[in-house]
Amino acid sequence: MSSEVYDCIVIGAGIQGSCTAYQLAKNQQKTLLLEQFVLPHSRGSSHGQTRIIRKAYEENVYIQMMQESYELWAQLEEEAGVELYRRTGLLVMGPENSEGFSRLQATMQSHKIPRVVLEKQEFRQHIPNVNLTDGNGALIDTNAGVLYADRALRAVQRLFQSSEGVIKDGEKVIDITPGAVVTVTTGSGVYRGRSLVITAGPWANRLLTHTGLQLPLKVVKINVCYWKEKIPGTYSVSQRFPCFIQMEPKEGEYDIYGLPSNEYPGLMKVCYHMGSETEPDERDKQTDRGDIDILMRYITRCLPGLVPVPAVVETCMYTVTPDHHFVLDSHPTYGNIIIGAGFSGHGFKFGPIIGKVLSQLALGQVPSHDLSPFGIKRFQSHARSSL
Ligand SMILES: Cc1cc2nc3c(=O)[nH]c(=O)nc-3n(C[C@H](O)[C@H](O)[C@H](O)COP(=O)(O)OP(=O)(O)OC[C@H]3O[C@@H](n4cnc5c(N)ncnc54)[C@H](O)[C@@H]3O)c2cc1C
Ligand SMILES: O=C(O)[C@@H]1CCCC=N1
Repeated sequence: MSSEVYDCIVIGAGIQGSCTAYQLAKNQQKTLLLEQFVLPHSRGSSHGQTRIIRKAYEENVYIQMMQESYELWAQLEEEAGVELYRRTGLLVMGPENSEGFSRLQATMQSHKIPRVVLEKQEFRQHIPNVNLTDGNGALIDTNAGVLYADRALRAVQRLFQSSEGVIKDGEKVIDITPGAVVTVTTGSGVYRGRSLVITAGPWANRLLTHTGLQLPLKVVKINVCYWKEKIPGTYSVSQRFPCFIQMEPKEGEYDIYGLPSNEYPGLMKVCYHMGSETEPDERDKQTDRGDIDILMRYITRCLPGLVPVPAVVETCMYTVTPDHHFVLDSHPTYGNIIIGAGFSGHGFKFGPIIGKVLSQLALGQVPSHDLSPFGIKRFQSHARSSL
């Protein structure tokens, strides 16, 4: 074991761990970022070319965090000298009188989020090639858009390294010994840190076992589907087609979302916001395609310019909490172990602000956003000790 003691060790170089490590290094903290796979990799939740960024949320707390997250993304673009965000707007469609769609409109209005409400008669003129479901309303979050995910992840990791941060990839953490100085053992070394941040995505519970804690997290495999445009360009970024979210496509179903064709020319990404449970290391064994059947029916009904059979299917994973809200908290027993987990399929856009609040927790500071909705205490009946 080296005698070196880091100010902080971060486990997991997805978007949340990389952003946290960068914030710490920027604050002159000697920081080590450990990643089990050789970087870059496509076996967690942060890979792929694009993600949606938006302020269209039903909950105040997310809108408040997104106000700052947009600023931090712009700062990152400047520091890295690369384009990370492209404004496309986001079309949200949902059952007009549903609780979710009404709450979304009310929250956006109370925060004065720039938006355009589309009346039924004008919908087709603004959004050709989409059939609005009967009884659905529609609005556009005008500043929403696309984040270039792979590029963003690489940019943050590069900035971290230029701030004297150390990345050790291809090093799987196999043990954690809590204490005033935490000891972290990987397959090839033993490291010590005054604080530890666990941002291990789908593997969070595996690592938390070493700290005597288990969270109610469900890991699901997402089939990331790309659909061929019958006429190339119909739904493309260059035709100013927006990202979209279809809330509650049918009663009891999860949202469907899409991004304009761009990364694969002629192919539009449309996905179902849920998947089937999997073990993170065995995701390829999960072959359920129920989500694809739902997407095929939706595309036939509402996106008639797409061939309703996926042309490409890739894999990604969500780590889902029972209420679909994040976990951003200190460990209940060990105050110097910080946990960022359960991003429930919507965490990428928050990367920079999550990095900031997790780094504040690691530094023993009061976080600059109210993290009470993200506390571990809310799972009191679920969270169990694994000791
Ligand atoms: C298909 C799909 C679409 C999405 N769309 C959107 C969207 O449009 N907008 C949005 O905001 N969000 C979206 N998300 C969600 C977002 O991508 C995730 O919330 C986010 O990437 C989670 O990041 P993470 O850092 O927590 O996890 P990960 O990216 O999985 O990072 C965890 C890292 O920890 C490492 N690790 C685990 N265990 C160990 C160990 N023992 N030792 C060392 N390293 C370890 C893993 O290898 C991994 O690299 C989407 C997700 C998916 C899958
Ligand atoms: O987080 C997002 O914006 C996307 C779209 C809605 C469902 C999940 N991810």
